[in-house]
Amino acid sequence: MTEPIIRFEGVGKTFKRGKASVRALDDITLDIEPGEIFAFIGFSGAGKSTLVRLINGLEAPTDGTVTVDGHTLNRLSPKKIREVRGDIGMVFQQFNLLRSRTVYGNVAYPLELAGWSKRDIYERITELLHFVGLTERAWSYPEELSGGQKQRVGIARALATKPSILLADEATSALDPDTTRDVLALLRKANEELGTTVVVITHEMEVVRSLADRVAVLDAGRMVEHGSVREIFSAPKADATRRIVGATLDTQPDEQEIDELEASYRGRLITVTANPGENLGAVIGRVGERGVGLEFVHGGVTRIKGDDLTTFTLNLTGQESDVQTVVDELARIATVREVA
Ligand SMILES: Nc1ncnc2c1ncn2[C@@H]1O[C@H](COP(=O)(O)OP(=O)(O)OP(=O)(O)O)[C@@H](O)[C@H]1O
Repeated sequence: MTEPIIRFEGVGKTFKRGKASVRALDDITLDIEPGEIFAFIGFSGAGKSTLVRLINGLEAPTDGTVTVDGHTLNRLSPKKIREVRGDIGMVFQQFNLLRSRTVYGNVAYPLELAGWSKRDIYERITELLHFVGLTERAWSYPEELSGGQKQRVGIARALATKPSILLADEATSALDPDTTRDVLALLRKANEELGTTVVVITHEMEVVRSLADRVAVLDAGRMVEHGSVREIFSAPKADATRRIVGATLDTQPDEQEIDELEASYRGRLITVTANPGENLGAVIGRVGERGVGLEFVHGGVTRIKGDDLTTFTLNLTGQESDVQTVVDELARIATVREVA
């Protein structure tokens, strides 16, 4: 077993404002493994920014411990915390580029701070600009770049000192959907080609769907659910997750659609999500032989990191025992949930 690269153990954070206090995070326990792409998702105020500040040591937890790269941050001196922070590249929503510096100058900045020689900086920047596809724009200023190009510069700067962790805080929230796709592809490339662990903080399920391996859902400071992106998409349990997933995917009926389905259909309503690699069609094709009627009443197919996720809501009619036989057959190759 490899050691987790980031570990939260019983982490809580309370902010005090005069006599009032806000519990921004509560009882977070979680391991993030080296080389994975991990997403934190939640609505506004869920505690996402606080979590970022705990990972990069800008805030200390009120309870529990945060360990990064084997170093427990609450026990370190400010100097040592700065060293650990050097192993974390940060990517921001508003890019945070220096307006007075060119693309080259922006990417050079962290290397200058780290004391690299001019020659080494030149070689590293040549590599980085090639990696992010901005070789031609080395001498442009931020104001001459599109939002997507600015974020590419942000990513090149974040990767400059070869950190093992890339922490992307709402990195695509200011970008349009096409540009978002490009930036997500670049984060994936950093993960695949450089082995960088990527931690993304987002309120957009679309980012989670196309980028992450695992996801944790934050709601009012608590981690209400976590697991593989596929698990969370196919069977969201917590209310907050259902709302977030429902806003992105139309393959699962939301509350209003469930009411409409129940009013319109008299059979047994189930939602089935095929297990990876299984073909629902084979079972569904035999349903008629069992004397059971079947209608597709909701659902569709979406893709998660290149894999199909197939979810359909079915209205099954016929003898109760025959319907049960069909449900049992489906349950062998799919997650089956009653619609109720
Ligand atoms: N420095 C602070 N002082 C007092 N309260 C704070 C502080 N920082 C955050 N909070 C509170 O902690 C809670 C979580 O805030 P946080 O910014 O972490 O949420 P978020 O999920 O990042 O939200 P958003 O997406 O809107 O940025 C909120 O209730 C917020 O008001």
